[in-house]
Amino acid sequence: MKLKICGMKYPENITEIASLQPDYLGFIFHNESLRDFDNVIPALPEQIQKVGVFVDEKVEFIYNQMKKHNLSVIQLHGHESPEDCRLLQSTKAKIVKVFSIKDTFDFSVLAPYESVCDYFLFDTKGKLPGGNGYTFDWSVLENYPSTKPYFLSGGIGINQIENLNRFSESEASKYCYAIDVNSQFEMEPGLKDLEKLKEFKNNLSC
Ligand SMILES: O=C(O)c1ccccc1NCC(=O)[C@H](O)[C@H](O)COP(=O)(O)O
Repeated sequence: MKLKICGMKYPENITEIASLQPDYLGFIFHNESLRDFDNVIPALPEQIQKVGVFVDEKVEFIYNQMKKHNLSVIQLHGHESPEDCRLLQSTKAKIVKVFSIKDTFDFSVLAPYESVCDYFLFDTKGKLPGGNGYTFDWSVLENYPSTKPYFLSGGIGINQIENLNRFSESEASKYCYAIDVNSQFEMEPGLKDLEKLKEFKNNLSC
């Protein structure tokens, strides 16, 4: 599975974490987040895709950040409509639409987004729009009705390695394309722990 490391904030730390060659690095453009990115992204190896994370922003603002930071993936973490997704998909960017799960999930809400995004991302529903730091019950995904590849997110840390390796062998993970990590690998909001991430990456069998 692919790996996305989200909530990058500090240039030196970004360069350090990029040395692990994750598939995606995520930058949060949401000024209410402690991980809000207001810096310059240092040069990265070409194979690492830059993901811009937005919460209910105007399409115009997203376009501007895409251009400024050369983002190739847009993650929509709020209540964005299928039409917003369609407009953004008409650029070259890949669109990830996020849905938050508590104990149950009504998968019918995905239907209008099927044709206007490239991936879904399933996160844990909590007080914050993202970065809540705890997992949801992944067995909910046993009822995933789609064939669209999805990112698994929400509170994933070192202590989830065994569960992840087990999950990757289950039917529920059939369309799981990537794992998204964030707060469980931080020394402070936005500052990622290289050694912890190294250990995580080396122990994932999926
Ligand atoms: O992390 C944030 O501060 C954040 C704020 C607003 C919208 C999205 C945010 N994070 C986006 C992510 O993709 C996180 O990786 C995802 O929510 C999981 O975070 P965590 O539970 O800390 O692993």
